[in-house]
Amino acid sequence: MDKLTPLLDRAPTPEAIRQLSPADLPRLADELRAEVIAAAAETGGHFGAGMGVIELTVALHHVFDTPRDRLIWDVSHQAYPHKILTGRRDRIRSIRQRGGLYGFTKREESAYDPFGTAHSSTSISAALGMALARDLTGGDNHVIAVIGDGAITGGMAWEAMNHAGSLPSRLIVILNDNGMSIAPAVGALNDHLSELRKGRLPSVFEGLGFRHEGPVDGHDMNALLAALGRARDSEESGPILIHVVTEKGRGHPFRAPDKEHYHAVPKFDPVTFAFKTAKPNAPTFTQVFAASLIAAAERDERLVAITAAMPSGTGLDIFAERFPHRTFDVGIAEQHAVTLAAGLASEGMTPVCAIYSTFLQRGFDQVVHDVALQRLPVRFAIDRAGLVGQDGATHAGSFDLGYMSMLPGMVVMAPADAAELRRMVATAIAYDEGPIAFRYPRGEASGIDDPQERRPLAIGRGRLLREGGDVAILSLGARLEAVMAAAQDLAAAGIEASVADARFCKPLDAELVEGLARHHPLLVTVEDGAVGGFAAHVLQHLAGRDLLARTRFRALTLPDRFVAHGAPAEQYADAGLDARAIAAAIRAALTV
Ligand SMILES: Cc1ncc(C[n+]2csc(CCOP(=O)(O)OP(=O)(O)O)c2C)c(N)n1
Ligand SMILES: CC(=O)[C@@H](O)[C@H](O)COP(=O)(O)O
Ligand SMILES: [Mg+2]
Repeated sequence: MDKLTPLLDRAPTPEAIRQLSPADLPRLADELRAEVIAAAAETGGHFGAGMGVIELTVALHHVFDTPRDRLIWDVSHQAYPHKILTGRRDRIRSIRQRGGLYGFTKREESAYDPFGTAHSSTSISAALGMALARDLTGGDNHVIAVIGDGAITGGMAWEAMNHAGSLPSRLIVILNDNGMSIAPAVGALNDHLSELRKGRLPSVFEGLGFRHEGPVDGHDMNALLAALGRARDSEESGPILIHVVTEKGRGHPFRAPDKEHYHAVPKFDPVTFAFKTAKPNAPTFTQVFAASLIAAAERDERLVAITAAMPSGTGLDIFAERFPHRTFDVGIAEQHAVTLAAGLASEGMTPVCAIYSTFLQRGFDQVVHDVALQRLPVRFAIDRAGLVGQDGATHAGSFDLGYMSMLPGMVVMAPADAAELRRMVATAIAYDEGPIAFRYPRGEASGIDDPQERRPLAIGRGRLLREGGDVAILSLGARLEAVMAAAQDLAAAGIEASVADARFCKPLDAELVEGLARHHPLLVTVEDGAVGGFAAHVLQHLAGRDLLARTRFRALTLPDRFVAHGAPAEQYADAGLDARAIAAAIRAALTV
């Protein structure tokens, strides 16, 4: 490997890169691109975005005095080349694995990561905060935010530009325009950027008080060095935006074209470049959701589906193939997605807002103020609930049970398997008395499935799956499989467990919960959500009926800390929520 990357070996840090002559930098970029490909073959992960900013990454570290000059990558899924150039090359093959480098920038990981990002559109706000701190403390360093054309569709970016454009603070924003979000970029801003790429000015950024440079060819090293150098050396106050045009996935080694420009890739063979994908055992929860939604939309012509820039991740790309005019991709705009759904519901439509749990956090006030307060029947399909694996803590869907179930009038369901998800989709579509949510995890949906079974569930009714007198386990959501395995394990040790699937976090099945409490010496709740979710509701319900004197209680939730990245099985073991840990916790409780 070393012989193939002589410059990269000589210049493993930004300090050394700055010693290289500009004439050497295109070669360094080529070596860096080869290194990103070689590492990705071993690890998989976010790929296309980094491949598109290879030259930009080299140029930034050459021109600016990082880490003294602050460099913030928006989302930072494109930061693998940055990690390689900032002293983490020796660990790049550990990325996204347990104990390895994080898949996004992280303050604890490196001084070259001055701000952690992963949820999009935060970079300009954070950079402006750093620029103001610099000005207030008499500093003279540069602050640079690199934001993609997808990320800049997020409302926060505009709030930050609105603020920055009115200030004299020096701030450099680099708009990395590759015409792509995860899917092709959407919206009027994308149309405007197309015009700017053709050199048709004035730009909306100038109207907001930014100096504007570009478009600059983001793969032309000399052009990049010149533009960045001018921004660095300029004496002018206020913010500047440099519009850099790049190609997502530039230089990828794969044969077939990919509609998402290899946004994320599995591991692949470094010689043939064939992907190493495991054969699926079952459809994913996302696929089950999409198929169920299509079936529902065939019957309800008012059903419309909304995604905030995640059509493939939420399965709405499949829905859009069947119902293109009833699918809305609003860009990275979760807040707008929620209130848009509220507006649609207020006119009698049947809106389904499909958003990852972690990203719906962005739209929380909209869920409260625009949906719940008005009791509007918006259906929330909350994907990626629970631990998500390699994307780690920034992407974990830990909090939705808490933040949705605390809202008056909100119905919250969690399916244990594919069959349950089908019925919950049907339940949500049939329910029009107010808002309703169902939350389901990343990955394959286990369980015996009957694709024709689409009967809606009775609201607030769970199910008893197994009876035993020593302990009752009340499970919510997809940990049920681990719970059943734990119950079997306990049975082998002579401990008989009742197991129930609550199905609803809200409203609770009072009869079921109370019955379990009355008839078992120990009641254990299990959920793949944070403290303050399902268990809190069960506990409050039992306390209110003085039933805690009838049973002892244990809550198995995610721990009160952020769970590190790794394979989902490793994460659930770490969180104490795999079958072994559940059985162990019950045994321990019974021996107290
Ligand atoms: C708030 C939020 N919503 C959704 C996402 C998921 N997401 C990650 S990258 C991405 C696309 C970003 O596009 P762009 O900024 O243009 O970067 P590119 O991948 O094109 O380099 C999306 C939608 C996210 N990270 N944060
Ligand atoms: C960078 C980002 O936020 C997305 O690409 C995210 O990693 C997608 O996650 P899934 O792989 O679960 O769709
Ligand atoms: Mg883009």
